[in-house]
Amino acid sequence: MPDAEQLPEGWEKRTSRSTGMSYYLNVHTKESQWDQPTEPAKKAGASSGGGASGGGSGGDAPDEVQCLHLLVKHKGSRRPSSWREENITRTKEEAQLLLEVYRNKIVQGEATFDELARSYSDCSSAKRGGDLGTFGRGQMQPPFEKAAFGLNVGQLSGIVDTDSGLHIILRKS
Ligand SMILES: O=C(CCc1ccccc1)N[C@H](Cc1nc2ccccc2[nH]1)C(=O)O
Repeated sequence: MPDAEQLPEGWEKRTSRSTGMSYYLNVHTKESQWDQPTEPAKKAGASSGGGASGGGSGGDAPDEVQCLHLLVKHKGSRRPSSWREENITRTKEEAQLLLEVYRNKIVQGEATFDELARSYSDCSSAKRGGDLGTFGRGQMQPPFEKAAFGLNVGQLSGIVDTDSGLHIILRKS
């Protein structure tokens, strides 16, 4: 039985300061995720075909992806306003806590991504369950692109920080 703390190469276990929850940090890309990793951490810029891949088709490196996202803006967001709230005043830390609650509900099967995005996402895509459609490289803000293209189909990201706010991303294809 492998040591419960033994993680695949490139991962470190951390504890969230705001919630005390454990999460996992990819030491190469500095991206984080709540789910315990079972595969070696992707290296920055490496195509996902380099190592064995979990749910993907043997390590896809797609030209385009289709994703849903749930955005929680904060007072430091590029445009601290949305269809939900004309003037968004929550702090970034409050946004992080909210998004952790939403993500846990999805992971626990207590709510669907679609339901929570429609109710709580601060992006206009909320009306479509957070569906951004299909996009290629160079179309989204770099942290969002890196996270989206680093996901396997069906995988849910950790919390992604862009100038727009904090996001979780679900890759659909
Ligand atoms: O830029 C948009 C529209 C995005 C969109 C793309 C495709 C279909 C539907 C919406 N909305 C921004 C918030 C926002 N910032 C983002 C950054 C990356 C991805 C999605 C994002 N959404 C805002 O409302 O401030």
